[in-house]
Amino acid sequence: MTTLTLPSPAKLNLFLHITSRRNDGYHELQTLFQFIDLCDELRFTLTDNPDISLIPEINGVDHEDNLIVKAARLLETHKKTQQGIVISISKILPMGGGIGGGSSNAATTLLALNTLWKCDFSLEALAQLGKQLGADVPIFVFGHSAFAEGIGEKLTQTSPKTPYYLLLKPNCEVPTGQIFTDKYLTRDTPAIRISHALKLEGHNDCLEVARRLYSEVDEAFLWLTQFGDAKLTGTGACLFLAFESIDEAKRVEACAPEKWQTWVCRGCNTSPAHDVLNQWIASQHT
Ligand SMILES: C[C@@](CO)(OP(=O)(O)O)[C@H](O)COP(=O)(O)OP(=O)(O)OC[C@H]1O[C@@H](n2ccc(N)nc2=O)[C@H](O)[C@@H]1O
Ligand SMILES: Nc1ncnc2c1ncn2[C@@H]1O[C@H](COP(=O)(O)OP(=O)(O)O)[C@@H](O)[C@H]1O
Repeated sequence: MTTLTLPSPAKLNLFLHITSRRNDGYHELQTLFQFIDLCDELRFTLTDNPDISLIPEINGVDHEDNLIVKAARLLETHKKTQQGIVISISKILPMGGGIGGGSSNAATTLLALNTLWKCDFSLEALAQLGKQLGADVPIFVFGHSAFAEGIGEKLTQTSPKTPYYLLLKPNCEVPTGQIFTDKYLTRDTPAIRISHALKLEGHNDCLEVARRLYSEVDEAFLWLTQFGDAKLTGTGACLFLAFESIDEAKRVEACAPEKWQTWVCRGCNTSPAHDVLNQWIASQHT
């Protein structure tokens, strides 16, 4: 029985500038993506029947709407084996948090099944395929921190600092579409050159809209701001603050009101999913 277990990491948007709105309603962005070592875990087991099963299903997400199942369906027609798959998930990442859990699960599934079903797509082709599942899927397939442009799919590899982060989840979920359709969203941040991406502090254009629509985000932002330059990731709801040491991050975490979920994690410039997959592939050849 062949089994492959992979982490499915979260990401942060270290900044997120909205530079314009396209005619199709999508927004042109400039954002700096970095992974963190906070991960779901997905276990893939090849089976002798052709079914795609998921254990357990995620509460509130129908089987065929689950991005894991959608990713598997995308690859199913390209598989070079008769085998099906049982996917077990251990879900840690909060949904609607702006840390990309659903997109990450989709990308981890694409990476795993591309190998197990011997589809042999290049990472570029896999990212192109994954784009139809969501604007954030390509960065997780790409697997390296990147400056992103377009709607988030034009990626240029980069290596920002890898501090510790205190990540905080206010008690609300923020739907991405709601932020992007808000009339108060500013969409005119001047475009920066890629050579400036690591030099500038940057901001998140979604922050003020998320704070105005969700009092929980506002309250959590004001709390975290006491300790430094708190930022929103994606369209929210999660906020984060960078620290040089894990002890400092844990000291602030210990002061956080109990009503909010918190994690201390580390920035990583290569995706933990790629790290583990590459080790697994190497072990198959020895
Ligand atoms: C903006 C980001 C930054 O990381 O926000 P988060 O979702 O992570 O918070 C992502 O790119 C989001 O990616 P994802 O969540 O996959 O978005 P999608 O499903 O493709 O789009 C959800 C909705 O957001 C809007 N949307 C999304 C991306 C974009 N560049 N412009 C948009 O206007 C569209 O209205 C779309 O219908
Ligand atoms: N495997 C999955 N994990 C999380 N969310 C999923 C998954 N499949 C589908 N979804 C849907 O995608 C939505 C966005 O989830 P997620 O990517 O975690 O949030 P965000 O884009 O804010 O980081 C969820 O509210 C859920 O309805």
